[in-house]
Amino acid sequence: MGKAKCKESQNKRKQVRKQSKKVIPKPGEKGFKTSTQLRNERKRRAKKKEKSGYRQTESESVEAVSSMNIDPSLLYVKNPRKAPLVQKAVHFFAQQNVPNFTVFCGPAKAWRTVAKLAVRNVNNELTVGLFAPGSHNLVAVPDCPAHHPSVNCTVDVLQETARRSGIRAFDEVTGTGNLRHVAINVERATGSVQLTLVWKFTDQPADATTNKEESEALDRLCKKLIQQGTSSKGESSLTLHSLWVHYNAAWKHDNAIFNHTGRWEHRHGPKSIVENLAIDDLKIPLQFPPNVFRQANLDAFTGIIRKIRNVLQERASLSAAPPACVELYGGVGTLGLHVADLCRSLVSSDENPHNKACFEETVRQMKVSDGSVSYKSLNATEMVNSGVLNEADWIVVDPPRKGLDDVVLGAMAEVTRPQILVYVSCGFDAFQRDCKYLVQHGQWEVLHAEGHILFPGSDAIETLAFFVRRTDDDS
Ligand SMILES: C[S@@+](CC[C@H](N)C(=O)[O-])C[C@H]1O[C@@H](n2cnc3c(N)ncnc32)[C@H](O)[C@@H]1O
Repeated sequence: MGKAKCKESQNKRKQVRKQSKKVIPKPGEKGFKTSTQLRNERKRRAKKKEKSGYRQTESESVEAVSSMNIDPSLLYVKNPRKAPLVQKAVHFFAQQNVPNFTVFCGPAKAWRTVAKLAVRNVNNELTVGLFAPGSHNLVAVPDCPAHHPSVNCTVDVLQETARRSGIRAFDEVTGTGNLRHVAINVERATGSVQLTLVWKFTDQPADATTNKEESEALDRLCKKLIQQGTSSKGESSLTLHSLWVHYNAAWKHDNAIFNHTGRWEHRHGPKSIVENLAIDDLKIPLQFPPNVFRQANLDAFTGIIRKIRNVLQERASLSAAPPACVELYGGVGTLGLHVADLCRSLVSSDENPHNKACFEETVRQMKVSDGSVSYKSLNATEMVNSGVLNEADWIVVDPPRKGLDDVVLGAMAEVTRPQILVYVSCGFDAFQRDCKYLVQHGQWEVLHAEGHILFPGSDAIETLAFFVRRTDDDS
């Protein structure tokens, strides 16, 4: 981002801070308002905005670009802070009187180290690309500037090799063809790639001959990719960390790239990419096989983890006893493990059964063997129903875009023991809903919030919010 534009958004942030400072005089000062008065004012302002048609939902903004065949990850790349959801977040926190809402943005190029791309026929040629938002129009993305260079090289090599090997791209109208998606994850330290071919496969006995031909084609493709990806002669631009196949038998109208009933086959190389985030002097080797969630911009996400650690470190230093922490929607423990040393206990959890082994391997390598750190393969509702929130001093949540599950949100509002709730959100509309609910129905207030643009150029914002127990008694 140019200096002038950076200055412009700094000024805007200053203005927002100034405005929010203006409307919250201290008790006893002229114009002081109680929480209830402020809340009612917020409601009135929100209603007015709604009437004036300001609100743009995520789906509306998606619809607006679906008809254009442009790379959706580059829509706002000239000024990522201009993305509608970023603007909406700034506006929301100003309305909520949350001061100092800052939006952080890292480099706009080469940040994507996790890419899931579709494979379809375009002009009768197998093509690897992205669907334009809200559609199944494939947009080829050669040399995408958002992609880590290793992703672009892999797309080139794979596309060429698959074409030459006579691999058929999946056709969602007829349900024919095999290669439907590819997942490319980059090991940041070496630039080598963990490549997963998502292969349509039917195991109907009637298809036995077809199956044999198709699996031979797959074997040929894998063999060629391994040859190219491990060649020491520098002939290929592909450096392979590992190769996996995910068999997805789902029929035409299924948008999920990985199918939870689909089979995973490990063909080559180490099973997991190991990522160490440079946070303090912690040594936390996170394990990422392709069947677990991994942040697409781990460099920028590290800034979020660092902030969580700083705030919780300060809280821990103020509390009489080390706290007990519960993590929901925890993935492989990406957030929780980075605060485990500040706690008496950490119970992390996630619904994806593949995470548990990753979490436990990291803990084994961290040499934590006293049982204070544990993992439950349960969804967030099951965790809440097990009563675990009543034993927690800190709660850390990082739900998918749809936000907190209803039962979880209801329980969060009612539970009385936890003193801090750390909420990381990748879906701003859902966060807005959850935040309003927690503030209105629970005893929570927002201590601090900040935005992180993890996908510069896309219409997205990652929100980090710290909720603490309300201390005023006038609500
Ligand atoms: C945005 S990811 C965050 C994971 C982790 N914090 C990280 O940064 O790697 C959301 C996680 O929620 C999990 N998830 C989705 N729905 C869930 C549910 N209802 N209950 C528990 N986990 C869920 C997914 O498997 C995924 O690992």
